[in-house]
Amino acid sequence: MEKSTADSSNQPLENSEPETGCLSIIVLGASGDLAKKKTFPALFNLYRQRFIQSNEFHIFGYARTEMSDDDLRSRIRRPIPALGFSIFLCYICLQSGLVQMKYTSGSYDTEEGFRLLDKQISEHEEAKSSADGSCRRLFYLALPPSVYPVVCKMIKLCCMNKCGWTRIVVEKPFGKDLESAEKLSSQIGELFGEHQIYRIDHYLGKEMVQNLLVLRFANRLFVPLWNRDNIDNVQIVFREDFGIEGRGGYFDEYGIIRDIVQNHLLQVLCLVAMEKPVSLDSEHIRDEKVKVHFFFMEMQNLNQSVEPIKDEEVVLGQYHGYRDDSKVPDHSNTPTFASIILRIHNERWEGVPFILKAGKALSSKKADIRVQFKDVPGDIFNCEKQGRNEFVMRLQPSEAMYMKLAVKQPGLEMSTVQSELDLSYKQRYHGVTIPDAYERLLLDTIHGDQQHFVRRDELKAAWDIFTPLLHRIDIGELKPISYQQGSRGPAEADELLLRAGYIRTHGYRWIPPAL
Ligand SMILES: NC(=O)C1=CN([C@@H]2O[C@H](COP(=O)(O)OP(=O)(O)OC[C@H]3O[C@@H](n4cnc5c(N)ncnc54)[C@H](OP(=O)(O)O)[C@@H]3O)[C@@H](O)[C@H]2O)C=CC1
Ligand SMILES: O=C1O[C@H](COP(=O)(O)O)[C@@H](O)[C@H](O)[C@H]1O
Repeated sequence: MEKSTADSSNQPLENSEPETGCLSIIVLGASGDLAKKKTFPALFNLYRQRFIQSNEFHIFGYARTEMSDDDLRSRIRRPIPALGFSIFLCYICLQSGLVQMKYTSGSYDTEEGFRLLDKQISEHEEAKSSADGSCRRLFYLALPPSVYPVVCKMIKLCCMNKCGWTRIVVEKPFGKDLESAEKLSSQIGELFGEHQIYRIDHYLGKEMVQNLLVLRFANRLFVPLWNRDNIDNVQIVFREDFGIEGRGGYFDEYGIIRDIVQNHLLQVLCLVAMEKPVSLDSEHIRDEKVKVHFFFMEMQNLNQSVEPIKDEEVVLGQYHGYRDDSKVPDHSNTPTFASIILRIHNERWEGVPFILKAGKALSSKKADIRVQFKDVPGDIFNCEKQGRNEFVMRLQPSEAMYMKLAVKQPGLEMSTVQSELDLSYKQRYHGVTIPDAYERLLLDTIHGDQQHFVRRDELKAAWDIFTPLLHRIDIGELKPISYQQGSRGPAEADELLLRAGYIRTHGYRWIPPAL
C-alpha cells in the first residue's frame, strides 16, 4: 500500500493512503489524565457525530497499570463535574457496546506488551477487513515525553501496519529545551517520517484560533489595519482559576512557560503576526508561521548571543500554596505565572509589543487575544480619555469577538461613549455546537491533514526563543514573585503591561449578551 517515494527522513510517503478501512486507535498512557479528560471523550464524540463508524473503528488502550477492559471502562465513566456531558457520552457509548475497547497492560520499553498489542490489533483488522484489505493505525501517545523515544521504537519494531498507514500523535511539551527537543526529534525522526508524526497543540484546534486566518485574510477591513501603523500592542492571555490539582509531579518539572507559553500562546501569536500564506496548503501556512520566529531576534544581533527576551520584560509568579502539593519541592522555583513581552523585528511589527501572559490559580478562567489600536490623530472628541479601539477574540469560555469603539452617546448631546460591535457565538449561531479542539485534531490525523500540527522546524524555532530564559529560571537566576490564589497574578505584571503601552478603558466592561 505504501509508495516507494520517500521524504527527507527516508521514510516512505503515503500519498496513496487509504481513507477507509479498519481503523485502530491506540491510546498509549490510557490510564492517565489526558486520556480520560480529553482523548476518550473526543473519540466518543466523533463517533456520536458519525465522523467515525462503529463497524470500522476500535479503541485499544495501553499502559503499565494492571487493569481489565472493564476497569478502564469504569475509569473513563467516573464523573468529572467539569466534563459532565463528555463523560455521559463515554458512558452511553461504552454501555451500549457500540464502541469497542480493549485494554492491554505492558511496559513501555520491552517488546512483550507491544507484541501482544500488535496481535490484538491484527485480529481486529482481520475480522473487519475491507474489500481491498486496507487498514489504518493511529497511535496516540498520551504519555510524558520522556518515554516517547522508547515507545516509538517499540511501535516501529512490533506494531507497524502491514497494509496501510501508521501515524503517531505526540503531545506537548515536546522536550524541555532546544537541545532535548532536537534530540527527541532526531530519535523519533529516525523511526518515522515527518508525514507520519502529528505534534499536537490543541490550541490550534480551537474554533477562534482557526478563525484567525479567515478574519485576517478574508476581510478587506482588517488587511490595511493589521500592522505597526495602526496597532499599538497585542496581548495573548491564558488564565485558569485552578491550580495544578494533582499534576504537581509533571508541572514542577515543566512550569507555566513550557506548559502554555512556548507552545499554545506562541502558536496563536504566529497566526496573529504571520504574512499571508501562498495558499491554504498546510505547508504554505506552516512556512509563514515558522518565518515569524526568525524575526524575534534583532537582525543586527543574529550572530551575537543576544537573548530575544529581555529581563525587564518578564514577570514570573508562583501562587501562594503551590509548594503545599506533595510532589512539589519545598523550595521550588517553578513559575505558575508568566508575563513576557516578545518583539517582532520586521516591517509589519517593529515597535509593537506582543505580551504573552499565562497563569494558574487566578481570579478567572479565560483565554483571549486583545489587539489594541493606536489613538486617533487630532482627536476632536476627547476620545483618548475614554479608551482606545480594541479588537478582542475570546477563545474561551463563550467564544466571541468584539470591537471596542467610540460611538455617539444616544440622545441629544454630542458626546462619545465606549461601546462594542459584538459577535457572540452562542447568540449568533443558535444550536450550533462548537467542536472540542481534540475532536477536530483527531479527525485531522485520521484524514492525514497536518495543517494544524506543529512542524519540526517550527518547534525548534520556538525552543530557540525560550531556552535561554528557561535555563536561567532553572538555575534560579530569575525568581517568581508570590501571588495570592484567586488574584490577577503579581501586580508587577500589570505594571509591565502599562509600560508596554496598554491603555485600560475606564468605566467600560464587556458583558457577554444573554440569549
Ligand atoms: N492532562 C492534560 O490536561 C494535558 C496533558 N497534555 C500532555 O499529555 C501528556 C500526558 O499527560 P497526562 O495524561 O496528564 O499525564 P499522566 O501523568 O497522567 O501520565 C499518563 C500515563 O503515563 C504513564 N506515566 C506517567 N509517568 C510516567 C513515567 N515517568 N514513565 C513512564 N510512564 C509514565 C502512566 O501510565 P502507567 O503508569 O499506567 O503506564 C500515566 O497514566 C503529557 O505530555 C502532557 O503534557 C497536554 C494537554 C493537556
Ligand atoms: O495543555 C494544557 O492545557 C490545559 C488547558 O487547556 P484548555 O483547552 O482547557 O485551555 C492546561 O490546564 C494544562 O495545564 C496544559 O497542560
